[in-house]
Formats: sequence, C-alpha cells, structure tokens
Amino acid sequence: MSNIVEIRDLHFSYGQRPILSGLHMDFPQGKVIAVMGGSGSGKTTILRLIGGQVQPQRGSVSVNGQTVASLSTSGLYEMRRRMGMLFQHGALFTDLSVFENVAFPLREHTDLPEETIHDLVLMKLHAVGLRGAAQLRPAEISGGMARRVALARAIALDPQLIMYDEPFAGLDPISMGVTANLIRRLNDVLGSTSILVSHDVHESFAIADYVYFLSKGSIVASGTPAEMLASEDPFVKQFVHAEPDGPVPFHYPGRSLAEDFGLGGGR
Ligand SMILES: Nc1ncnc2c1ncn2[C@@H]1O[C@H](COP(=O)(O)OP(=O)(O)OP(=O)(O)O)[C@@H](O)[C@H]1O
Repeated sequence: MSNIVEIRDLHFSYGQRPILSGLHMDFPQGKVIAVMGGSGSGKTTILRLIGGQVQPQRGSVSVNGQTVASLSTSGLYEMRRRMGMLFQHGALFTDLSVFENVAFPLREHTDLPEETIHDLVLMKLHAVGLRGAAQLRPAEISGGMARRVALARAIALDPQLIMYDEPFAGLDPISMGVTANLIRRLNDVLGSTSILVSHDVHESFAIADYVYFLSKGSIVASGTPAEMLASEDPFVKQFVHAEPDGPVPFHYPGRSLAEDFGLGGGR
C-alpha cells in the first residue's frame, strides 16, 4: 500500500522553541488517520508542515513522493490544489451564500464554465445533505450545518488528501456523529486519504483506521483504535479514558503546597 504522506525523522522549532522531535509517520492511500494529543502538543503544526506553510529544521515531509520543502512556489501551489483543508472552527465567508462558499475554490482554482460549477456545487452540497440550503447565508444556518458546508467546500476540488483540524470542536453530540460519518464516507467515496487532528476520542476512534498519539512533540503511541483502547501505556490510558491525572499532570508545575501555604518545614 503506498503512502500519500510520509514524515521521516522530523524536527521542528518555532525560533528557539522545540515543538516536534524525531517524528516518523505514514499516511497510507485510502485511510483515515487520526493524530491525537492534548492542547499545544503540535498537532496543527504537523498539518502546517504537510501543507508546506512551515519547513522542518531536520528530516522531511513528502507528499506523493515529493519532498515538500524542496518544492518551488508553483510546485507548492499545485500540491495544495490537490489538498482539502478544514480549518479549526472552519469559518465560512459570512457575506457569501452557502452556494458561493462551496463554489469559491472552484472559481479560484479552475476555469470551469458556470453550469459545471453549478452542478458540482450542488453535488457537493447534496453529499453533505444541504442541497436545499444552497441559497441561505451562513448566519441563517446552525453551527453543525456550517461545519458541513465547510466540509463541502474542503472537498470541492475532489482532493487526494483532506486534512481536518478539530472538525468536532464546538458541535453538539448529534452533529459530531454526523460530521464523523461524513468524514469517513467522503474519504471512501472520493478515494482520498484523510488526516484527522482531534482530541475527541469517541468520534475519532469510530472512523479512524489508525491513530497516532502525540505528547510534547513526540509520538508516544500508535495503532488501530482497538489496539489503543486495549493499550496499557499510561499516557494512552489517561487520554482514552479521560483521567484527570496521570503522565499529564493536573497541576501546573510550581512550588509545593507546603511552601505556598507556609506549612511544615517551609519558610
Ligand atoms: N506561529 C507560532 N509561533 C510560535 N509558536 C507557535 C506558533 N504556532 C504555534 N506555536 C506553539 O507551538 C505549540 C504547538 O502548537 P500547535 O497549534 O501545533 O498545537 P496543537 O496540538 O494543534 O494544539 P491545539 O489542540 O491547542 O490547537 C504550541 O505551544 C503553540 O503555542
């Protein structure tokens, strides 16, 4: 099975601050791969490295066998054209209709005639169950519907790779389930590969083929959802079972209780 994206011995820092170290990850064709971890663990940074928005200091990211950091500006543009991206809080253009939001990437990246754009947009909206909402404005639809419009927009160009950054954030449980099922279904219908950045265990495990757990910029565990559920790794257990304390401590590091309250032998 070929990998659409490969990450090899990747190290990345923002200035002097190390964010990712020694990452090795595979994203095989046709799969949904979840990248999970707590806030600030570097998940979004991985998506930015794959999209070529930032470059690693060491190691490499390759997409379709091409090293992203070595692409020219036009090569990068060409690569991104084959990627769909659902950004965190996937904002829609508020002054455009639902239809125009989905048409936007088609108008931006293709010279297709208006009738073709019309049909493609309605097909994408149909796929997310919102063909009937085409003429509404973002302010007239619910948060869950807006996320589905953003999804339709992300797949407008039939991307080979779709990256989702926290697609479940802020959704009610029903909309979460609907969004998760759509992510899986669209991946399979389009024959794409999906990378799902999330900290929502339930929804991610329901649709992912493979899961990477990231902590402090390193992969601490990886495997199928079933393997992760059965894992004895303390970090995975804490994350999967939402335990408040474990390898990720509840308390921000600081002075001891005794010191702060002037108890015992403290000053
Ligand atoms: N442009 C930037 N310059 C400097 N530091 C940054 C920049 N972007 C992100 N960081 C820092 O890099 C670390 C990793 O950020 P990243 O957004 O990749 O984490 P994340 O796992 O996606 O977190 P979250 O789930 O909260 O979005 C964080 O500590 C963040 O503060």
